[in-house]
Amino acid sequence: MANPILKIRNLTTRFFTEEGQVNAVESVSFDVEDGEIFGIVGESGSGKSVTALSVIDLIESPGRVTEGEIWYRNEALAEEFRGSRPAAVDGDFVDVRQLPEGVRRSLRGPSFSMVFQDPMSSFNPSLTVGEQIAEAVEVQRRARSNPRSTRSRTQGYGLGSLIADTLLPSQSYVSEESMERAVELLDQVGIPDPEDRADEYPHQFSGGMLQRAMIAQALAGEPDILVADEPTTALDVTIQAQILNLLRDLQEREGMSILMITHDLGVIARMCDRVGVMYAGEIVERGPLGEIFDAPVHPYTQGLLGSIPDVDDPSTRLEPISGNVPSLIDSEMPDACYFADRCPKAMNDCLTRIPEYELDGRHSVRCVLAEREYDPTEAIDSEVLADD
Ligand SMILES: Nc1ncnc2c1ncn2[C@@H]1O[C@H](COP(=O)(O)OP(=O)(O)OP(=O)(O)O)[C@@H](O)[C@H]1O
Ligand code: NI
Repeated sequence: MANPILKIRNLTTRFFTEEGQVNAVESVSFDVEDGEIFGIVGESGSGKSVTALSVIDLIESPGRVTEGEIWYRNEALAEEFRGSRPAAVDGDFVDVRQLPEGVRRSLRGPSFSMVFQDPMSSFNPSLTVGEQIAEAVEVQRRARSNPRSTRSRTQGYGLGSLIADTLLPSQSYVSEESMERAVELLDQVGIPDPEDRADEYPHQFSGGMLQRAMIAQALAGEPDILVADEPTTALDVTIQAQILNLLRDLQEREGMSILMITHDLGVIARMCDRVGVMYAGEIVERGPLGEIFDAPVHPYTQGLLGSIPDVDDPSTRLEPISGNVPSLIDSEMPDACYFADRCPKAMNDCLTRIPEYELDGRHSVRCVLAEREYDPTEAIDSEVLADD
């Protein structure tokens, strides 16, 4: 039964750069349900990572989430803010964007956690892997024993170096208990001889093993939602499959939800329950995996699927559909469907911004073909559009 843990509504993120305003994420909406893996797929530059970072509140200047809501189901927080910030509460949900900064920060770790493509950059090279995971455990323990004041000061998050820099400028001290938990976590993610490996430094780990360690660190806070941004892209195919299986096992065992970001339809096919397809900062089609793969409506989704010979092969990469990935600079974006200039079925109707059409409540699409058949007599010359 569908029970959302996260409801993203009209999330919009812009970067205010010297070249102009970049509309990286445009009015994106989706739910992540309890215990599911929701995938976001799209070509490079379509806004997947910025969506992930926006959800977990890690957008930095010159970027800003300018609009939208991030409803997170958490009874305790809803209770806490029902009186003081009624607009931020709806039933058991709180809109994370409307919570005080300190509270938002305290959600990193116990509520939201993240694994990235490059584990090396998220570990501090001068501390052992065990120490850094134990640190994440301690942050979590402190947060639990003192829910308010400590939580708002700590940086409980899957970034070992960040935690280390913040709490322990020069050396690490972690309790024996936290170290034991760290070893347990390393064991849980399938690292052999976890007790010995815990005393090693990041550079002594292989890429795959370090990726496992980063997952262990992200799990230290027992998060409700794990955001995984291209977690296997840097790894070779065999290791990729192992890490994906691990994430799946952990997701089932811990009952957490995963937001999986990838450009790889093979990963989506293998892992996800539901999927959102991104193009030019928008989710252009969203629905259950089977429906998106078997009955895609958006010509972009059809193109993506048509470009892969074998969806069971996780090494398959997206072949770009002919034409250019659009500029996301505000002044250069057309007042039309963003895909129209590459779309084989572009019609006169497409020369305006397209809303999200609901097909059956679970499947939605940003395309006029949701409502009507393609009519070749109304076709527009996409080349003309491209030159606009
Ligand atoms: N710090 C930044 N400053 C300016 N623009 C940015 C910044 N970060 C991202 N963008 C822009 O936002 C858009 C979306 O980028 P994003 O990283 O989300 O793409 P992506 O779908 O994750 O691509 P990839 O598959 O290559 O990781 C791009 O046009 C990118 O140039
Ligand atoms: Ni990305």
